[in-house]
Amino acid sequence: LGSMGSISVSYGEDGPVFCGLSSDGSHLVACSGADATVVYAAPPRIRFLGLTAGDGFACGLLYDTSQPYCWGSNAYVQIGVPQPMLEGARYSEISAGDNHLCALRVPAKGADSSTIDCWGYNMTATHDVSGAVSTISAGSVFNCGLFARNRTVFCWGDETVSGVVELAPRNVRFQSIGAGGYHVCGVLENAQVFCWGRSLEMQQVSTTGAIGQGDVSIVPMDAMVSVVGGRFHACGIKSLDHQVACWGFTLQNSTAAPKGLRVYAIVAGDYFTCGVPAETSQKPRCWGHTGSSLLPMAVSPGLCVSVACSPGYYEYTSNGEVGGTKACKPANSRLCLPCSVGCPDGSYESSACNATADRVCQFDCSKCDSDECVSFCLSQKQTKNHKFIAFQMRIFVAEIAFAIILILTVTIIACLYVRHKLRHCRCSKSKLRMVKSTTYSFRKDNMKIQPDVEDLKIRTAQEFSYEELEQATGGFSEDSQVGKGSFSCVFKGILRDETVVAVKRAIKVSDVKKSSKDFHTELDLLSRLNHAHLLNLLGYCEDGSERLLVYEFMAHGSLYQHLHGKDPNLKKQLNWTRRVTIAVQAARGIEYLHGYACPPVIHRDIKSSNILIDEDHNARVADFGLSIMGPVDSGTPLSELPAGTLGYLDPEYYRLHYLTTKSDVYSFGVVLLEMLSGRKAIDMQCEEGNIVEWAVPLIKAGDISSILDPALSPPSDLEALKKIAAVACKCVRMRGKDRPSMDKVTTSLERALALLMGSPCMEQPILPTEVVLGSNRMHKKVSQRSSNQSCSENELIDGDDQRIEYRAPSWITFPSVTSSQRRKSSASEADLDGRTTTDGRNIGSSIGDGLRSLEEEIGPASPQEDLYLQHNF
Ligand SMILES: Nc1ncnc2c1ncn2[C@@H]1O[C@H](COP(=O)(O)OP(=O)(O)OP(=O)(O)O)[C@@H](O)[C@H]1O
Repeated sequence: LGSMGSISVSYGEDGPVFCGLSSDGSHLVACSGADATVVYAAPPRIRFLGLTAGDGFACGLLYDTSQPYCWGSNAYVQIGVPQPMLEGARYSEISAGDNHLCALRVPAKGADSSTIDCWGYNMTATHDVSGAVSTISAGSVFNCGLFARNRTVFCWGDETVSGVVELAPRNVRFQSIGAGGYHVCGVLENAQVFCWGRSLEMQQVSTTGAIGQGDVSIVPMDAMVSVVGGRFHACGIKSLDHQVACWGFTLQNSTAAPKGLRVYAIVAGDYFTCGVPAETSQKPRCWGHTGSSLLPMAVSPGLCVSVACSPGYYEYTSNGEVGGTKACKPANSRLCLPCSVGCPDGSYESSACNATADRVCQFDCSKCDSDECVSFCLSQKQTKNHKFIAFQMRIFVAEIAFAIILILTVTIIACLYVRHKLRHCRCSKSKLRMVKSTTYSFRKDNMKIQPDVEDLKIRTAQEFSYEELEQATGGFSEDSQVGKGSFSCVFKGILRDETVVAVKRAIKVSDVKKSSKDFHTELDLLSRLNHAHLLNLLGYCEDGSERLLVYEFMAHGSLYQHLHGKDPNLKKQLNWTRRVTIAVQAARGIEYLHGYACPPVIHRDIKSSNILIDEDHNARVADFGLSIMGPVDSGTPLSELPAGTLGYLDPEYYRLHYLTTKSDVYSFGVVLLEMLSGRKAIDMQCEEGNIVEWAVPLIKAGDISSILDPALSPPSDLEALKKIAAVACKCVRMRGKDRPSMDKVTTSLERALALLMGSPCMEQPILPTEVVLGSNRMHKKVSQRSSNQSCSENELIDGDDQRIEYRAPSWITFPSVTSSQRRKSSASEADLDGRTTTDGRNIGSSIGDGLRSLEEEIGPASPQEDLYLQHNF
């Protein structure tokens, strides 16, 4: 019923169906409602310019051909384009009654007449009307038109029930009209509504139980922007507030229009009305005898036209804002809605209706005296609050996002930094310094002895000129020579700043390249190490074929010189306490190399001639020419010949080429036996030349007295020395994994020293030069000490000796045969008093028998070993 619009309602026995054009401007139709034949027959992909509907059917004006197209189950209106259809006929508007459809042809240019074609029950005909018709509107069985020029109305059709044809007002001008079942309503030029015809026959009233005034001609006095006719009622949109007003008949239990609902467009059916709310959702609300419902589809609130909006209309945009999204496609079409007229009582017009927006009314919220004002002010407040909350939310979200980004960035940077640090784990100078200061305070706390600042200095190797060292050593004179090694001579020197130093000068060899490499190995290694019981490197000189290393001068020479030198007084000076103290200090130095140096170091040449004694009788481990840097974790034997000094050489390493920290432990065990017995590691003057072979059986037999150095009178209580002997026995076990690790050796020796010093239950002695530098296990060491104060548990614990097992990785260059060859036996070390010491080769030739027995004992390691042994003796 009524005129063509963007929405329509069909009615009938099967119930109402709402159809609407999509809100996105696509001109596609969707339907929703009770009559399935209408809902499902709606063509989903056909575009329409406008819609209308009747009893059980709906029609649309095709976008492409401008001809009507219908769908539904009415017996008089068929699905498809109504027939007969004049080929090429184009229509500007369509309008459906109960069982018929009429369409207004697009007028020929300049024509002052119009043609209207109708199809359906008793209506199929073509009507020529003199004068241009702007719009048509169909009732149940009649039609009306509005002349474009004088805005007067004319009607035609079945007169018997309605009488609208005869009652149609002459000379009354209408802005728009809307026909219903048996009535027509029109909006006059003054926006008042005028209706004529009947609502329904009185007979129908009694049978349907309808209520109401029964006369649609009794209309509200409100100004309206548009009006539609239902089958038995009419509704209009009020100019003032766009709310809906309905009149005529309604059924009992019908739902009224939602209170306060503002709409852009309405459409009416059989006791049933729907409106497109003036909201951005644009989902239609329906009410009437089927109840109130919200349809799940967004529809367009009006028809799109390709001409400019006429005065009294404004262009609608889909989000309702000026410059908002256009509601029509193509872009040159637009949706025009009628302007509201006037403002509610108590409000004023803050802006007038213009081409792009309806007029805006506002209330003075400071003096509200109507419900409308209160609701307006409340909504204004809510809008403001919403805007404020939305603004706050945006700031909050931005802050959260910023915080997350910041946290992520910091975390990533921290992770990268930690990763970088872990990857580049090096013993940096700063780290050493840090440990140094920690150590310093540790010593201070104990207050046993004030820290020796010189010991704590981190020395970096300084480069000396050859001339300077030559001058310091009196031109490397014989008088200044204090020792001789297998490939170097050691001279005492005094630098320009009065510092007393030891200058180690490499004996010139033909293979300069090789000797230079060894020189750099030692130089590099010594620069990295720093411990109170390691000999400090002060500097170096590399000049042509000359290779010189400058060390701190050790006033009391080597342990070897004390134990095995020709001066018996020197041997006696080294009483038991001093010997054990030196053992503990040397053990600490080696322990540092194994467990605290970074990377760890295996010395490979621990022997009494490499344990030097400073003027305070503190021990320093020296000579790192053979040392290698770890971590050494390979389980495979080294491919090259082992290096070291016979008598001290770990048999497992020698025979199987397995190098671990336990090789140093073995050598140190030999040194312990040397200190206890005063015998050389290999002494061919004796029946049993090898100290291990001689001493271990006696110690195991409990005959400790028979191995003690006869130069010293035995202590009153042998317990401490017994313990040291037991440690020595464990150190020289054949299998490396059966030997204790150096930290366990150190702990056992410390306990033995405490015992020797006559106070078995006292705190373990803190030795004068106890400084551990570059240690990352410093705290462990400290806590060990404090937790191990019980003197009852003074046995060496074997349990987990395998904690640190380093094996030489393939990338470490192991000393070659040549460098092994240059090692000599400990016998060649008797060089203390005599710079006139025995020459290694001479000794080697005189002790061939003893060597053979030793050779048998440890077994051959490789084809080159003969050469190796021969050379070293
Ligand atoms: N810094 C020093 N202060 C005092 N004397 C030293 C110093 N360094 C070495 N000596 C003396 O010089 C001797 C020779 O030392 P060097 O390190 O050259 O050879 P080695 O270790 O005895 O033998 P090899 O090189 O065959 O292992 C030492 O035994 C020691 O008596």
